[in-house]
Amino acid sequence: MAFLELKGVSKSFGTGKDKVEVLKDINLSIEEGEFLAIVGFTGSGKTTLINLINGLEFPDEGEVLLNGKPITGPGPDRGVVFQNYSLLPWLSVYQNVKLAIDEVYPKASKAEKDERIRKYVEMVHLSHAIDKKPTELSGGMRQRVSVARALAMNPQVLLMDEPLSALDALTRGTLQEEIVKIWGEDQKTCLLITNDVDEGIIMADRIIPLTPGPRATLGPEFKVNFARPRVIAEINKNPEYKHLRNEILEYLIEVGANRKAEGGETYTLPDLKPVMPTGFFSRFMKSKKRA
Ligand SMILES: Nc1ncnc2c1ncn2[C@@H]1O[C@H](COP(=O)(O)OP(=O)(O)OP(=O)(O)O)[C@@H](O)[C@H]1O
Repeated sequence: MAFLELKGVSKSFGTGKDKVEVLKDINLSIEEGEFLAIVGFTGSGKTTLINLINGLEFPDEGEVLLNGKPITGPGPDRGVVFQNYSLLPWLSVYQNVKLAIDEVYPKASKAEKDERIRKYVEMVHLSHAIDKKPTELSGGMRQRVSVARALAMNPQVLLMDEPLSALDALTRGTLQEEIVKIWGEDQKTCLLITNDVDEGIIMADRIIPLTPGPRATLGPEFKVNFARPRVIAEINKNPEYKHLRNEILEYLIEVGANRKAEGGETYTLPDLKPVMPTGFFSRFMKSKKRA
């Protein structure tokens, strides 16, 4: 039995002519301790997918199961890190993390809570800023607080909805490394939603693309077998890395082009800074013409 499972999940919003079929027949199995990345097109339904797992939305068809049991609402077994930090601005780092701990461990003593708060703030390297308010922190620091807060709740699954996309490249790279390190130490199951293929390759065990919406569904899985820790500067030189990126890119271009042909819409591709073997594009375009 898979740890987290989506079986035949479809989700629409609205009714009649305003109905939008966002997700269609999503089937997904995540093993305990696995790090999975879902790479999706803009507006394809990535957040809807996270909300279904978090229990903020419910499927019209199919089921979402955690440990074999249907998800009936949000719970402390799932910690979420959003793109926009979602910290309370009038509370300090300490108090923001404490809020989550009070919720999950209401009966813990003051000393136990204090120890837990400091442990997770330390884990994300923010001990020096523990009494600061979110407005006094950089974007990267705020996102670290969000990660600390989610982890302090000791969830079984860490759900991350484009957690790093608002950050500059350098901060993003550092936080990618830190999250993967914490994942290794804390043995969490992680689901990362991202629009950045490289981020998926650096962080995840498996990457699954979400096709463009409406009726977005999951594409084939791409296994990421590179040894950890994955250092971008080193892995960038690895031909297998380039091959994997190109395979994912090719798939995404193809589903984007097919969808455009069906509906006439143009889709913004997930964030790709491809390193192409010489002649890749011309070969790709020739193969498209032949098809
Ligand atoms: N509560 C809702 N009511 C109506 N429509 C909704 C609702 N939530 C999402 N949608 C629609 O579902 C589609 C997918 O939205 P969603 O936010 O899941 O996509 P996304 O991939 O996370 O987007 P982005 O790339 O912009 O972050 C959009 O067309 C959106 O307008």
